[in-house]
Amino acid sequence: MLRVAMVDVPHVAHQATGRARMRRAPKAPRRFLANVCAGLGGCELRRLLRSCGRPPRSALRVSRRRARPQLGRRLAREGFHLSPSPLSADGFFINVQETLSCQAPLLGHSLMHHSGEVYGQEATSTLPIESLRAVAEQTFGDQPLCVLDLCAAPGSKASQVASQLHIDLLVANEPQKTRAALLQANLLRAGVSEALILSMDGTRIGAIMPNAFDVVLVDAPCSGEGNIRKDPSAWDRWAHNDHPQQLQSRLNLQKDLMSSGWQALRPGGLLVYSTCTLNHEENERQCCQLQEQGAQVVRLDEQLVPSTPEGFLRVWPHWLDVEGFFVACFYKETTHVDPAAQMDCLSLGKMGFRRLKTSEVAGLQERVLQELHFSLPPGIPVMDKEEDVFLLTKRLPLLQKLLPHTLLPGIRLLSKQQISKELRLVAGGNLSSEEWLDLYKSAGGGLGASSLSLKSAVDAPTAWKAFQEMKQQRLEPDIVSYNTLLNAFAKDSDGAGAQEVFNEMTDVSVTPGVVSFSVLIEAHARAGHRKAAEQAFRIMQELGLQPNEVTYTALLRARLLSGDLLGAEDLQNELNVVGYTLLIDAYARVGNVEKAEAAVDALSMNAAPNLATYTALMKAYSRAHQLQGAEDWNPTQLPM
Ligand SMILES: C[S@@+](CC[C@H](N)C(=O)[O-])C[C@H]1O[C@@H](n2cnc3c(N)ncnc32)[C@H](O)[C@@H]1O
Repeated sequence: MLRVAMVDVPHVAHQATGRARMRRAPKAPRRFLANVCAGLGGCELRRLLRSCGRPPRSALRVSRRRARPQLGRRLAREGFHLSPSPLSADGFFINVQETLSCQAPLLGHSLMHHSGEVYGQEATSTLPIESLRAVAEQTFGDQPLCVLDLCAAPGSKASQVASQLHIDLLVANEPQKTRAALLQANLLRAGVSEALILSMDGTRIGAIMPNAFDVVLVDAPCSGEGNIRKDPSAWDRWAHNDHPQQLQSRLNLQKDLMSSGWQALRPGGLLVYSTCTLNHEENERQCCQLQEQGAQVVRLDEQLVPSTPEGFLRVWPHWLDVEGFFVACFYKETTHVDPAAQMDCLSLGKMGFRRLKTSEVAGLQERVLQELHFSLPPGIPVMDKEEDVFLLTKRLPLLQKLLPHTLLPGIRLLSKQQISKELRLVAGGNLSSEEWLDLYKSAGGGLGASSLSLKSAVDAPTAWKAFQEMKQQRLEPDIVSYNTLLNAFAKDSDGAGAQEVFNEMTDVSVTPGVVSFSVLIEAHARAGHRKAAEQAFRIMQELGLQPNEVTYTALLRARLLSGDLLGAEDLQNELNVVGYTLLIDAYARVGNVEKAEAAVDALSMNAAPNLATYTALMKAYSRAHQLQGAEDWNPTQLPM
């Protein structure tokens, strides 16, 4: 097995790293136990639950494209000690040495991360590509592959494909624009010049590009309960009443993504389906449906983990002290032809692209070599459009069909005659951590990544910490970052904290918008600061910003919580369902059935009351001892 540049990696025993510490085993909801763990015996179930209480194990993967000598030693110097992962030749667990005096270092802040030598990737997440590697070798031999990663952001598996497989085109798709920008930056950082980033609904790609790719990856959005160690709330959704509906819509999306991927796969190609969830519906059952479309299961290599009777890989967290994961691989018979729609071939010329002359390309190659010590891959079309010059890909016919959905038509080489930041990032070189970070940020990585960690922060202190880290990395927070942070303070009912964030926002000349004001008012309302909420509302109007339903609902909360029902009633015509429900609840508290009923009627004229609205109304009847009124409501009218 190849271990790139890692011969000097010191192995550190687990116990030395504080892993023995264990959280209490999480309490699994009954429905989860019955559905997911039905096949596990009592002893195994206990081991699973105990293992799910352990802290997650950080891991990284070494990039074969980027790794330079002495990587293990350099990582160790920064406090990252590695031990090999049993699941990937290039994977390692990170054992951070904790000291009393300093904070644990973060891999994301290290030069090795910025320069793409390593990618922070969980051990089990390397499994799909690791298992694909062996099958691809048998199926395609040395042939360079054309790979589609249908759900690619943030890019751990896409960059692993580029590191471990022989490719000449990697089409990586992510519908959310911020995540797509992050995906692009991560692939550039990993030195991948053969990638094309798409940003569209993956369920549509099969119809646009039928029978086109040698390999398709469907790393589907899923319930994520295999990640319980990272996200202790991952099982909670099984206890919620709306879980069946949520699960169903997830299943529909997964099924559509799989079908689209199957359609995009060429006969003789391989499709890999993976999730980080443990339930059968999202795993085995989805695979069954693909088999019904003619997919043949390829039994996955038993060397990494034992396969299921069907030939899939299912990793339980307690087996290897890792996160849970599922992987399946399918082969498309060479005789299988999808009723593929014939595609119109767009003409690059018509889209304003011009192919550079051989002499122009030679001049450009010379310049890139001199300035960046980087050789542009040979035989790849170089085209310009307006003031930009792009390196496209070898598979130009494929590219043409996808162009309308791409972030960029390829790697931008020049922008207004200057070497582009994207090319600098992909070319690598001897840069300082700051220089790397600047390039990464300008390619869409920095801010996108930080916004994501801000968004996923569970409370205000965590969001504040992520925000400060963002600034330490010299990323300038934008209005979205500030609004996300304000939101975290509002959720924590911390009006003073939200006001501080708001003040800083204006100090650094980020102009607050309607959302910022609405969230600030909400934070003051929840904190019981009526005066401050009213003042923010006034300032917003003075600035000419038009309050919306969310603003009025926040103000209503402030008035209600200060006991001003009359003031709250003034806002009645401006409210959304949440606002009306708050008002009805306030009427219920004082037993005013008449007004509560009138408010439900008024709401029904514009929007559908929800369960909370009716619950508030029932409360009004109950307070007023009008049981007949409650019985008159037909429960079948309630929204489900
Ligand atoms: C499990 S994550 C993918 C992780 C990624 N493969 C990696 O290894 O870094 C699933 C991704 O699917 C994306 N997604 C959600 N709906 C989608 C759709 N309709 N088409 C394609 N991707 C979708 C999500 O935004 C998310 O980024």
